[in-house]
Amino acid sequence: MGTLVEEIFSYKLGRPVEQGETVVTEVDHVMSHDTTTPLAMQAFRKLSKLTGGKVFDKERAHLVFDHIIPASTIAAATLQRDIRGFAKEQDINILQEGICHQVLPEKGFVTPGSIIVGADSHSCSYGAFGAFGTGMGSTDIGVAYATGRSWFRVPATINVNMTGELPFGVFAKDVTLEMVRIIGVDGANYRALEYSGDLVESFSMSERFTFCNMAIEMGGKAGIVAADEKTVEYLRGRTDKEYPMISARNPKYERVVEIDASKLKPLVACPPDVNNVVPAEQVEHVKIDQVFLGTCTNGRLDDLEIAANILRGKHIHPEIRMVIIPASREIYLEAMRRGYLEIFAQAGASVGTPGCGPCIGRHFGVLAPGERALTTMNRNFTGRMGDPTAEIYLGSPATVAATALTGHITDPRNIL
Ligand SMILES: CC(C)[C@H](C(=O)O)[C@@H](O)C(=O)O
Ligand code: SF4
Repeated sequence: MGTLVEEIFSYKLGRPVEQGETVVTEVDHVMSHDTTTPLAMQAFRKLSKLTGGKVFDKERAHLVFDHIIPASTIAAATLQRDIRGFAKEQDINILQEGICHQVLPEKGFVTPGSIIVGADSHSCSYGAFGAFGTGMGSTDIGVAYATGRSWFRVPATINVNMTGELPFGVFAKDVTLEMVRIIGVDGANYRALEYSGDLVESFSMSERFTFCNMAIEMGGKAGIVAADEKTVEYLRGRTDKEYPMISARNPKYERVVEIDASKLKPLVACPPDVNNVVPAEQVEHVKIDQVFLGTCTNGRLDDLEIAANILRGKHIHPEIRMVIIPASREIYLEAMRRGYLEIFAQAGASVGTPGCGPCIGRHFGVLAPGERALTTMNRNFTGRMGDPTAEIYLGSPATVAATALTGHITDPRNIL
């Protein structure tokens, strides 16, 4: 009996588990990427005398190249060379086809009821599939690579109940920004966010992904939705694994947050905090130098489709740059088949190789001093995309595409 997270841990441990307990348990999958693997490798190697020097299971240990791919500096290339050496030694296949959080679900690794730890803070995204996913430091991940186990203090849960129909021009990203506005950037510290309600049920896997992904922007340990027929449908053909359909049973939530989406307008998070959220129409005067559509938050097919519908047959404003990066190769290929990539190229956008792109300011669209970007990212922290005096605004794919056409922040309802 308990919250979705308590039920997952109870299932895993084969006994009732309650929030606040510290438990050690097997994990289903472990992940690190090109930026975090080097430190995880160090921790792993320190343990090798105890563990025999091999990862716990090479089919469940995942090394992803996504943050700076292809490498943009000699330092990045050197680290990637070292990781390739580690992968060869461990006989692990490096996943090099998009952002870790997008690729793991696509490969069918993220199943309901599973526990997945990743050396990346947005590992909470796996909650979209009814899994307990959480980010950990590289040392903990190194230990998990060696032992297949990890420790957890089972978090208390905040229930976010989303209801109402989305008004015209309002998308899952806007609902997510409204949630961060209400809860605040530390309002869910070490809590799980369990999402429920008619709206959550009506959302696609991709839309669920967006608000699970941003649980960490409120300090959340996990963001999770109970698996349903949409989850099963997504996983069909991606995995043969049998998985439990777990849901909350008589849960005791620490807090319930109600969001009625029917009252929302398109929203924008202004720098430098994700909860600095205002209606897009209030900041339409802000001139933008670069827009970026992509990332683990909003780089999926439905996001690209929204932008393609706005950009079709049009050209972006002459004083703006537009970067578009599909979150994975699977998405890239489908966007190509559907003609979206051609629409983007004709509109004057730069379309990049699947991966994180400029999300952490390392390549493919770094900002100059004083520049402003509007992006579909999850974070608008100072200095994240380049120079510390550059500013980052966050919005939905529709707001980003509308802004690309005008050169200043634009409420997409004026363009759609
Ligand atoms: C580089 C990595 C450690 C980082 C994270 O953990 O989130 C990055 O993915 C981010 O989004 O800021
Ligand atoms: S796309 Fe951005 S937020 Fe997502 S994992 Fe990459 S750097 Fe982090």
